[in-house]
Amino acid sequence: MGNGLSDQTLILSSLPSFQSFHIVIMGLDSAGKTAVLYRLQFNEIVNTVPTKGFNMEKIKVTLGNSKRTHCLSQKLRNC
Ligand SMILES: Nc1nc2c(ncn2[C@@H]2O[C@H](COP(=O)(O)OP(=O)(O)OP(=O)(O)O)[C@@H](O)[C@H]2O)c(=O)[nH]1
Ligand SMILES: [Mg+2]
Repeated sequence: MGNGLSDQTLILSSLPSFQSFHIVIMGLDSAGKTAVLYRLQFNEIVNTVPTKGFNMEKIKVTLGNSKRTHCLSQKLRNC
């Protein structure tokens, strides 16, 4: 899951920019939730361990038809 999010880029692109959202990622154990979170934050594939409790991060991205959106798309696509 962590490396296969390219289809979700369209959903992200349709959100209004300059707004704050709380997004909850839910899934089965070892589904890749933490991998997704840190890929979006650091644009890197990180080694993860099973999460006890939950992870919470503040991630700033610019959405819409901008250059940065293209960068976000690339983050999600280049796996
Ligand atoms: N091949 C592959 N492995 C992935 C992908 N996403 C995550 N993984 C691996 O799957 C394992 C579990 O990923 P996590 O991100 O820790 O999963 P999680 O959903 O946070 O798991 P819990 O915290 O236990 O609920 C790790 O070894 C990741 O490296 C993916 O897209 N492809
Ligand atoms: Mg986790």
